[in-house]
Amino acid sequence: MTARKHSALPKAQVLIEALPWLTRHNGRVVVIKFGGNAMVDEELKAAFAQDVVFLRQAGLKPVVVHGGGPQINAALDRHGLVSEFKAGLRVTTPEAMDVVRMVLAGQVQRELVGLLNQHGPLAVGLTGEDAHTITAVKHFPTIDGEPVDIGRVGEITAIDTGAIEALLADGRIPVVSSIARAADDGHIYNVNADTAAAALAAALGAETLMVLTDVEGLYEDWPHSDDVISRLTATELEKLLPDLSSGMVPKMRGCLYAVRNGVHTARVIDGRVQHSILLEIFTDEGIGTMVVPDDPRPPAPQHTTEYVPEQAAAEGGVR
Ligand SMILES: Nc1ncnc2c1ncn2[C@@H]1O[C@H](COP(=O)(O)OP(=O)(O)O)[C@@H](O)[C@H]1O
Ligand SMILES: CC(=O)N[C@@H](CCC(=O)OP(=O)(O)O)C(=O)O
Repeated sequence: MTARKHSALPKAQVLIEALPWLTRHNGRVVVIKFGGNAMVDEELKAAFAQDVVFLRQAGLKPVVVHGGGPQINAALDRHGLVSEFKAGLRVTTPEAMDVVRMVLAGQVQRELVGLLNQHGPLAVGLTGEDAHTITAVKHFPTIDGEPVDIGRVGEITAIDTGAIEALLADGRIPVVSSIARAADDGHIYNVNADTAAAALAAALGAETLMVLTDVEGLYEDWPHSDDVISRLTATELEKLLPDLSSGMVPKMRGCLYAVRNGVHTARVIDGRVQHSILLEIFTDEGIGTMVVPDDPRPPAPQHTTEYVPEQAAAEGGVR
């Protein structure tokens, strides 16, 4: 008797193809930064939530760090406050900080938690203020050689992964808003979400930092061509950093910081492509830009990471 041909066989083939990736990533932390510009489409947001839940059910430990630049711009506008950026960072007055916190923690984070929890009691939202997850001091970016006051913008000085690790151990998906508590002055600080994601990925000893954005990856000669750099080492990226502009600067600095501090790969991928996370993790055809360390296997990080801004800056790291 000949074996019956089952029409669903190709599905089994797809699942089996994912087996080496599932094995490689099993139990590993993956930090996923969901950018404000990739977050404006309802279908994409739902697909994002499915991907993250898929990773969790497949045995990985996803941690979501979210942005919300466009949503903050809209809210500031409604409050009659202007949006101004210096050195790629939002000039954040105390009034603007109230709006930033309200939008990130009260709107964007809640929405992502809601989408993820449509699949079960999985996601728990927190901000960097909670359990000292992110600590910062006031940041003075250097513009034309001078330190400039841009208000309540923080430079990360320490990460405490305790709360996130407890949530991961409990099978939850932490969803983190990029707001920091102050090390010294009792304020709260606005932190760029790419920077926060990179710092968390390093402190958690993540396998991968995945930054979703609204372009295909790092373009070689932006804005003149759309050739994407598919893979580069930390040293190659470091050489490119001075030539980068606008939103790519914190992303690529974050990727460099991550791979120089124990993360095995850092990727910038197109959040406009449905299921881009699954394509990137479970297939050979990576779809964006992947940054790898010069030395492929750096040491694992500590539970609480002292964040050294001078060192990070010297490495072209997180501001
Ligand atoms: N070399 C480059 N490759 C790709 N995008 C670049 C490059 N340099 C600057 N950009 C700009 O960076 C933007 C992504 O950053 P940003 O707008 O901050 O995204 P997000 O909201 O996802 O954090 C792109 O839309 C593009 O305009
Ligand atoms: C200091 C600073 O600039 N903070 C950012 C935080 C949100 C963010 O980074 O959102 P995206 O990832 O969508 O850009 C801001 O206020 O816009």
